[in-house]
Amino acid sequence: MAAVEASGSDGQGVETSVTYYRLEEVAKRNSLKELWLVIHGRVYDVTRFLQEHPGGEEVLMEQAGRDATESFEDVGHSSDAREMLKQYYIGDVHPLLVILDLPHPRRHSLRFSLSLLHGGEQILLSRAC
Ligand code: HEM
Repeated sequence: MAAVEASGSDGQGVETSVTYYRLEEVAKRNSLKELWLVIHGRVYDVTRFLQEHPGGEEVLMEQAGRDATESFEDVGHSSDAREMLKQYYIGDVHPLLVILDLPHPRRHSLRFSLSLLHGGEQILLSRAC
C-alpha cells in the first residue's frame, strides 16, 4: 500500500486532509528521477528542487529516500529555507505506519495516546495486506 488519505477537522471547523506515507514508500524514491526525503516527520518531494538547492545536489542525493532531519538541522538552515519546505511538502509519515516497518520486538515497547490509536485503527483497517 502506497499511502493513506485521512481527513478531519483542524479544531476550528475547517476540514483538513493529509496523505500518510510509509517509510518503505519514501525509501523507493531515492534517485534523480524521483527524490523524496523526510524532515521532522513530513515527506518532501524535492525532485524539482535538486538543481536549485544552494547547498548542491549531492547532499540531497545522500539523504534520498531517508529521514534527513538531522542533516537538515545540522546545517542550520535559515528561516527562508524552512519556508521553502512548504513548496515540496506532499504528506506525513504516520507514527503507526512507521511501527509497521519496525522489527516485531520493538513494536511492543512503544506507547501511544488513545486518540492516536483511534486514528491508527482506521488506517490499519484500510490496509491492503
Ligand atoms: C527541502 C529541503 C531543503 C531545502 C528547502 C533547503 C534549502 C536550502 C537553502 C535555501 C540554503 C541556503 C542557505 C539558507 O538559506 O539556509 C541551503 C543551503 C544548504 N543546504 Fe539545504 N535545503 C534542504 C535540504 C538540505 C539537506 C537534507 C541537506 C543535507 C545535508 C542540506 C544541506 C545544505 C548545505 C550543506 C547548504 C550550504 C550551507 C552553506 O553554504 O552555508 N540541505 N539549503
